[in-house]
Amino acid sequence: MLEIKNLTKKFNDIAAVKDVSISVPDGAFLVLLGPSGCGKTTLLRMLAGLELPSAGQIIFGGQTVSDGDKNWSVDPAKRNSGLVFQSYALWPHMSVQGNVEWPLKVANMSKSDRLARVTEVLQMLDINHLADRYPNEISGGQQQRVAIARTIAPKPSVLLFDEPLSNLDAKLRVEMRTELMRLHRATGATTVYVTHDQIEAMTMATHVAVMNDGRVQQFGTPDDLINAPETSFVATFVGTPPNNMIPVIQNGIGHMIADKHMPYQPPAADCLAMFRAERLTLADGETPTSLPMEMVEISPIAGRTMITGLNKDFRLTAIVDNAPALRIGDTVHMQLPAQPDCWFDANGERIN
Ligand SMILES: Nc1ncnc2c1ncn2[C@@H]1O[C@H](COP(=O)(O)OP(=O)(O)OP(=O)(O)O)[C@@H](O)[C@H]1O
Repeated sequence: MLEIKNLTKKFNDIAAVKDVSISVPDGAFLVLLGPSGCGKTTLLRMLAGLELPSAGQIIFGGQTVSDGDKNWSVDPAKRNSGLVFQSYALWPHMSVQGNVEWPLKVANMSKSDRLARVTEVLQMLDINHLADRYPNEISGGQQQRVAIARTIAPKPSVLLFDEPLSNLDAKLRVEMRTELMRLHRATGATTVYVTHDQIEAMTMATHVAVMNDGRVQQFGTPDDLINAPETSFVATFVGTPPNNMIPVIQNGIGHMIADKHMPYQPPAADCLAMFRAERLTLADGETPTSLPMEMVEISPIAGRTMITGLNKDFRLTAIVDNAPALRIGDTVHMQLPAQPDCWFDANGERIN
């Protein structure tokens, strides 16, 4: 079990991580997902032992490895975890073989055991043919594989990844995603993976912590986040395309969306209504629940068409069958369904 209890990290008076509590079982693949600056790297660095928490505890397999309340932390090298960075940070003067062997040497493993383990790990990552090359003689994708091989060689029980795929091109990213999942199954190591890419999170994770402004907004499985978002932030950060979120304002006896009275009955005076893109359609003309929008994007998606419209207040995205011929700048009437998928209060908390 990996437990994070009431973890806080302050840099002077800036709180980068605020009272985070998460637990995952051994062998989980936990993704820390959130926009730039939300505190995910700081949280990962605390797990690696590179930052001391200001408060709270980190517990690996029942053993406390960091205690911010007691100002105490186990050395990074002694906490049985391995960290893979965005930049590969390989030793340029060592061959691939030498780079992967190096942490085993540091751990005083015998020469024959080292060679056996290096061969095993290079095979696992399908880079055994590169063993004698130097880092400047291999591609970026291959360097990332070597960096991963070097990290898993000592068999850490916790593997930590900080945006490891962000320097790779789109095709390689997708390939490496599959590779990392295979590796996760093969090693069984509890994995914590930082990314701002929600597709990566949704495909790889067993558990996801969505972070914003230092706090965990929601912790759950990818299905939980898609099917039952607890905040408007999660609802608009996760999913492809993200959900539509529209302010519904009380006005006299009725409710208005973008200056138009609509027959919705929100559970509170001013709310946010969430509509999934696949529930929006295009109307031929104005209806009681349609909104005129300027069409700003249109693209094919898995045999259907994704259309994004803009008005002065917000964007709406619809995924429709049989889209009419449209040009950028055309006015489209986006038809909202009779009921939203769910409601959030003005602070973004889910109401029902
Ligand atoms: N050593 C530091 N000193 C002062 N402030 C810091 C330090 N490290 C991080 N911060 C601040 O803490 C906040 C969280 O940063 P962090 O790097 O953890 O975010 P992140 O979600 O990983 O962002 P990114 O995806 O851009 O790397 C930011 O406001 C950042 O400026």
